[in-house]
Amino acid sequence: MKKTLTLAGSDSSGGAGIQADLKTFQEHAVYGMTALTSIVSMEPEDWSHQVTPIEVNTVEKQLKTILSVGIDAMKTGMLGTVDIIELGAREIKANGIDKVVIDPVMVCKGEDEVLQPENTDAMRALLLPLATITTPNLFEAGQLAQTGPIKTIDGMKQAAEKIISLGAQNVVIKGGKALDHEKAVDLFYDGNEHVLLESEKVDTTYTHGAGCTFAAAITANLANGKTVKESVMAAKDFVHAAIKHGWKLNEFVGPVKHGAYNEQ
Ligand SMILES: Nc1ncnc2c1ncn2[C@@H]1O[C@H](COP(=O)(O)OP(=O)(O)O)[C@@H](O)[C@H]1O
Ligand SMILES: Cc1ncc(COP(=O)(O)O)c(C=O)c1O
Ligand SMILES: [Mg+2]
Repeated sequence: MKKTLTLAGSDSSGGAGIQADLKTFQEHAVYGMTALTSIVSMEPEDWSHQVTPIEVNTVEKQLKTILSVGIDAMKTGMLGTVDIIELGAREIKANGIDKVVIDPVMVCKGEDEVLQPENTDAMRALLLPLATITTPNLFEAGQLAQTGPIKTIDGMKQAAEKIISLGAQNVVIKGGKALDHEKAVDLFYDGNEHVLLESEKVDTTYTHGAGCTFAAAITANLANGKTVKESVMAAKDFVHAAIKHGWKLNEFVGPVKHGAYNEQ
């Protein structure tokens, strides 16, 4: 059985973060392991988020456990602090991990304000050069590439080129719901060809965890031996089914249905 690692935060509400990653790994029949970087909890009254970072030494101990077992691929999600980003980069290099998906989580959905800009700088400098692929949403791509807000597919192409010049081997920018386009369009770029991945845009707000699910599916596909491009294309189908069957958890949030693809 192939083994995967997610270095990411816990979403107590279960739709995103490490919970989305594990559910997605399970659906892809890979064995998921977790190094928890931060804990996100929500106020029952208004669902405002609190992020509690985990001490870097505790993250290091988790990684030591997992890397002693060995992994076939890994992903990162919410990382919390610059110390944890530095630790992640060090361990990827020291262990020669060569299937690395960097999901550069900066904020939770709907909040277009980076709370910790120093984390963005550290991800750009330390993690992009180690990325087999990075999976920014539209907002995160603008922050990583320092292009400012991206509004068009041409803008996505420019940002993708910048992100490759920063050292990532491949990038997929998620236009998703944010791009003003009739379809849900993502742009894949490997330094040579721009490939547009299109799917029907689902008219829903129940997309909590879509990004984590997409990146976790890419990670599992890489672990299972698919090429990078194949991994992204299969992940797009997987997340599309999950969004199509997204559901209302409470009055504030609707997670994607991680198991929808296999149920079809
Ligand atoms: N309403 C939607 N209909 C179909 N696909 C969507 C929709 N929203 C997002 N997606 C797709 O889901 C994946 C995750 O994108 P997105 O939600 O933008 O990421 P994030 O959760 O990181 O912000 C991408 O493949 C994107 O195109
Ligand atoms: C721990 C954690 N990671 C990542 C995310 C980002 O989730 P998404 O897949 O919706 O981008 C969230 C959002 O709530 C989160 O709580
Ligand atoms: Mg995301």
